[in-house]
Parts: sequence; C-alpha cells; structure tokens
Amino acid sequence: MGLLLPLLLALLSCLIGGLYLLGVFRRHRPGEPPLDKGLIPWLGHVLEFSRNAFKFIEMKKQKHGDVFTVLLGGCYITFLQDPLSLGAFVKESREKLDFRPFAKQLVQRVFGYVSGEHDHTFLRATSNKNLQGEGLKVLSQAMMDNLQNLMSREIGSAADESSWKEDGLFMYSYNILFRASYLTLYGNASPKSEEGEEKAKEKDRAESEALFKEFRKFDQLFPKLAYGVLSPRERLEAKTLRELICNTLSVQKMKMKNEISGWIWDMHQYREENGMKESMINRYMLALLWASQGNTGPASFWLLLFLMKHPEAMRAVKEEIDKVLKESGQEVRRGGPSINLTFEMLKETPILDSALEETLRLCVAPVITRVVLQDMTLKMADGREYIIRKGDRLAMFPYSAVHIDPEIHPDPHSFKYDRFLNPDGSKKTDFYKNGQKVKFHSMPWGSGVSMCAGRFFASSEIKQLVFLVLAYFEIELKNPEEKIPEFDFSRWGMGTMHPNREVQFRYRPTF
Ligand code: HEM
Repeated sequence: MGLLLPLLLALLSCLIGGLYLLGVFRRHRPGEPPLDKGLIPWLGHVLEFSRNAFKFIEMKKQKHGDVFTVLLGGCYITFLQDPLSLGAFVKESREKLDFRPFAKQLVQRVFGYVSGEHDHTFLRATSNKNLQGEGLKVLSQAMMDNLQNLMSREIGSAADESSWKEDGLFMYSYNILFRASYLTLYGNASPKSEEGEEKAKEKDRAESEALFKEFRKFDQLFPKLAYGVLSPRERLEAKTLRELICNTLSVQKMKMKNEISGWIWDMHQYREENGMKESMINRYMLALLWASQGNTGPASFWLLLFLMKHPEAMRAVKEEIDKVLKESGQEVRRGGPSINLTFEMLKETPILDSALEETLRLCVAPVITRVVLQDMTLKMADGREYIIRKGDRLAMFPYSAVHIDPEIHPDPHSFKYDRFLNPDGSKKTDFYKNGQKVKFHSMPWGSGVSMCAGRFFASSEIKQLVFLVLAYFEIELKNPEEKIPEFDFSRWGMGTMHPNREVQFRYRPTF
C-alpha cells in the first residue's frame, strides 16, 4: 500500500499531462477567437488541412468568420483572413510574433538541419548583399549564360529544321529554370583547359539534369513532409533522396566548382567558420536549394500557359519583347549571335512585369506563420480585438484572404495580363475594398521579416526564361481547346501551386 499510492498518483499525473498535451482541456476563453479543435485529440484537423488547406480555411471562415483558431498537429493556429487587418500581423514586433522558431522546426523536420542562433540574421544579410542590387546584376548575367547553355542545343537543332517540337510544358519550364538557376547559384563545372570549356558545359548539362530528377521526387513528397503526414515507406524514400541530393551539393564537391554565387559561398563559409559539421552544412545547402528552386519553375509554367491561352496578352508581351530587342540593337536570325539579354533590358518590360504579377496572384498560395511569444491582443481594422495566447501560432493565407477577393481584384479567377498596369503604362499599386486602400493587395512573397529573400532574383529569372522562349520560338498549345488544369490541392500553403496534370505544347524557331 505504501508504494501503491505514489505510483497511482504518478500514473494519474502522467495521464493528465498526456491529455493536456493532446489539447483535451483547452477551452475557449472570453475575448479569444472562436476555437475549433476537431474530433481527433492532438492531431485536430491536420489530415483534412493537408488534403486541401484552401477548402478547409474557406469552410472555417464561413463557419466562424475571418478570425478563428484551429488545432493542427498539436499546434493551435489562429488564422487571420481579413485583408484590411493584415498589417496587424505583418508589422507586429518580434518580441510578440516571431517567424524563427517556426522556420527552425520546419527545416529540421524537412531537411534534418539544426539551426544556429544567428542563422536567420545572417541569411537576411547575405541575401540583401547577393540577391539584390549589384549582386543581382552579377547573378543575372550568370543566369543568362546558363540558360543559353541549356537552350543552345534546342536553338541550334530547331534552327536546322523549322518543324514543330513537342513537349510537356510543366516539365519543360521547371527543368530549364531549375537547372540554369542551380548552376548559377551552386557553380559550374570547372574547365581543365581551353578545349575543356565545351566539356565543362556538357558536364553542367548532364549533372543538372540528374539532380533535377532527384529533386522532383523529393519535391513531390515535400507537402506531406512539411505537414508531417508521410507513411513509413514515404519517410524512408524522403530520407534516401535527401542523402542523395546532399551528396551532390556536398561541400567537397562544391569546392571543385567554378563561379559559385556569393549567396551560397557566404552561407557555406559562415557555417564552416563556426565549426559546423560538414554533413549539417550539406543539409542546409539542400534547404537553400528547395527555397530557391521549388517555386520559380512552376511559376514560369503558369505564365507561359496563361500567355498561350490569352492571345491578346501574348501579343502585348511579344510586342514589348520585340521593342526591347530592337532598342538594344539586336535581332534574332538564323545563324546569328545568341541574344544578349542584359539586366538593363529586363527593367524595360512593364507589361511582362504585370503579367508575371498576375500569374503569381493566381498561382502562389503560401501560408504565412508566426509563433506567438507572449499573450497579445490582435487589433482588427474595424475595431474588433482578440486575445491570442502565448505559445500559439498566428497565420494568414493571402490567396483566399486577398488574391481572390472579388472586391479587391474583380473577376478574380481570370487572368488579366494588364491588371497591375495603370492606363499610362506605369505599375498599378492602388487596390480598394469597401472604399479603403488595401495595402497588401498581393502577397506571393509573404511579408514582413520573413518576406522572400530571393524575390528580385526569382522575378528576373522567370522573365529571362519567358523572354528567351518567346524571342527564339513560336509556341502554342498542342490542343488549342486545352483547359487550364486544376491545382494539385495537396500543395496549398507551400508556395507556387503545381498543376494536377501535364499540358502538351509545341514550339518552333521564329527565325
Ligand atoms: C516564384 C518564386 C518564389 C516564390 C513565389 C517565393 C515565395 C516565398 C515565400 C512565400 C516565402 C516565405 C515567406 C514567409 O513565410 O513569410 C519565401 C521565403 C524565402 N525565399 Fe522565396 N520564393 C521564390 C523564389 C525564391 C528564390 C529564387 C530564392 C533564392 C534565390 C528564394 C529564397 C527564399 C528564402 C531564403 C526564404 C526564407 C526567408 C526568411 O527566412 O527570412 N525564394 N519565398
């Protein structure tokens, strides 16, 4: 008896502790947003959410209004879906809302990388230095060279016969952009001698192709990996792929490369100098590969597809490209030099810029998340206030809150290439709801402290690819009646959406 009581008490406290962790005791308190825990302890709604986050959020919004708290895999997440109140999220101080603990957990779960204390500060600093301004100029030139290398054969062979070539548009766009951008950031094979230059280029083509194949398999597992809902078989597959890709990106191999970008080099040096193990640095290299390559290729697919589906948009963009080419004194002709698309020329394309922004509005759908570091009051634009608990998360899903709000963007599901242009041709930034200006009218890059660090480079590379494709080739859908495919719904919340099927297109030289 003497031992039994303490044992029973210990068991009881374990049970209560367990139930507490499962969220069984959490109750809605006055002043808090509506609470929706779902029926499964701890997991809450995570399975439903990971199947189709957009549908889930829309349903909960209809039921609870534009602010509500749900339980997702052990986390209480409050969604803020009022487009006029997003400033309260974006501008809140880091003492209250922090992105870093969430990012730390995500990169550990997906890439096995354990973050250091100053990782995020360093990432922002090196990204500002290397992915903007002068750094971006250097990257753009390298990107141009790599794109020309990957496209050169096609341009060459297509020029021989002016017949149509056929391909899947998603794989075509994703493949070329991934490979050119990977080579630009992670470096090229180094030529051993003068005549080795062609060999090095060939090595770049082959190595980037092999990496793309592995990356695509990893990329397909990514949503389940991020939500932590992989089956044991998939978990094993993800681990194998991770090791394979890390091996290709390894520090050892990188040191044998030429022209590694400052972005990757600085990130690597910083960790090496801080005594991080090589295997851990390799995992970070994979995280950077995903951040830099997971969204851009799919976005270029959608842009090319929308242009093919909207002849008036295609005409306007092509006219702009022809004008920019002509003003630079270049023309595309059989046997002539390849196009030298400079950084300055890319600044002269407001129509292409608007078409790209419209594409991102329609097809990029991240969930932006912060960890709540202290109890706080969420102040809405219309005066409502909500108490948010320390330890919870605050999130927003701009795609449904803003991108497809018909008041902010009339006819929101249609592609309008000039939606982001004023009548005088300048960039349009004024959008309204209920007569009030909407500051965050499109958020494909996220916002605030965690806003995409590579957004200028991303826009520039997509524009480079589209510019070159349209300058060199005439392109059209194999089936002119082809419908725009639906999204792969498992990717809501991840960034650029993927189509749920491939779209065939054909191309032939314009010269
Ligand atoms: C169309 C292409 C791209 C899209 C739509 C996109 C979108 C995003 C989004 C939504 C975030 C998260 C923002 C948040 O949680 O608040 C993000 C973060 C990030 N992106 Fe991009 N991205 C793209 C391309 C790129 C490229 C090309 C690079 C690098 C070369 C890059 C580097 C990063 C990095 C490093 C972060 C983490 C920022 C941080 O932790 O502070 N992205 N991106």
